[in-house]
Amino acid sequence: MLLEGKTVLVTGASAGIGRAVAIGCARHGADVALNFARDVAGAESAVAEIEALGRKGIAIQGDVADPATAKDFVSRATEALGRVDVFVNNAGICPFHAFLDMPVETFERTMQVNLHGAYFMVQAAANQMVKQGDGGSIIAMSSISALVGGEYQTHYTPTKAGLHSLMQSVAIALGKYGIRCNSLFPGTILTDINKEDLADQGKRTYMEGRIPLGRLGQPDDLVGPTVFLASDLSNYVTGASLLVDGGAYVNLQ
Ligand SMILES: NC(=O)C1=CN([C@@H]2O[C@H](COP(=O)(O)OP(=O)(O)OC[C@H]3O[C@@H](n4cnc5c(N)ncnc54)[C@H](O)[C@@H]3O)[C@@H](O)[C@H]2O)C=CC1
Ligand SMILES: C[C@H](O)[C@@H]1OC(=O)[C@H](O)[C@@H]1O
Repeated sequence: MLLEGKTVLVTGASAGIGRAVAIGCARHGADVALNFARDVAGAESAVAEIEALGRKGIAIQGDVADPATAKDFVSRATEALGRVDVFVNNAGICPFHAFLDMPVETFERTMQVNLHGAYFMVQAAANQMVKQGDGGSIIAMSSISALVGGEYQTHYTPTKAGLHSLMQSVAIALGKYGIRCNSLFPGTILTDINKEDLADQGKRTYMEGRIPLGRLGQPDDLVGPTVFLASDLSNYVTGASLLVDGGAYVNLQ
């Protein structure tokens, strides 16, 4: 069990990648605290799955865009589970929209959820790890979009590049405490975030055609890479990023 004895916190964990990662970490031996925004039923059923695996689970509601949520999540998770070994910053939104008429509120909300929220969450988790005194692992669910653009993602891709940049800087700031900070770069993973976008069969077929491994991703595809970065197997890995995209990024022609 790679995560035996570890406590993992995951934001945005009632659905999609966050949920798969939360349950996947429990499958590898961790106790898990989930942050969720609104989906009480999704969060409760994830906790039930974690408990069915014989691990402790707790769901804590909060909007990550509110800086106060960060301290609340970390302190309540620590109270319930005893400590924080791993923090996975996963919560995110991508409301597809054209650039020239991007509504100010869509731009600002995307920044606040994806980047500002991440900043304060990572800070709160890091402070708890520093207090514990024996290191930790922080993982950001960045994106292939940290490296490439998207016509309808002009508000979103800068948040993913920013998240990766944040991991690089905090890897330096927190290295002296033994806290490792890394980014995962998922490609296109089938979740609610892109359900509408990929309902366009032409776009879906085009996206599938770009992927050397021949399929779009599933949330469970992120479990192994997350467990690796969370576990002691990656003890000397910090400030790094890992594409989890079926090879899409390298496929120019
Ligand atoms: N699905 C994909 O193709 C890719 C997703 N990602 C990233 O992975 C992360 C997870 O996304 P998915 O699972 O795909 O989408 P999703 O829509 O299924 O999950 C996003 C989760 O974040 C939560 N969330 C949204 N706003 C929140 C807020 N203000 N406070 C707390 N929680 C909030 C949602 O409730 C949901 O549980 C996001 O950061 C996304 O940018 C990165 C690359 C590709
Ligand atoms: C929401 C998109 O489908 C998804 O999110 C990302 O970060 C990548 O751009 C994916 O295509």
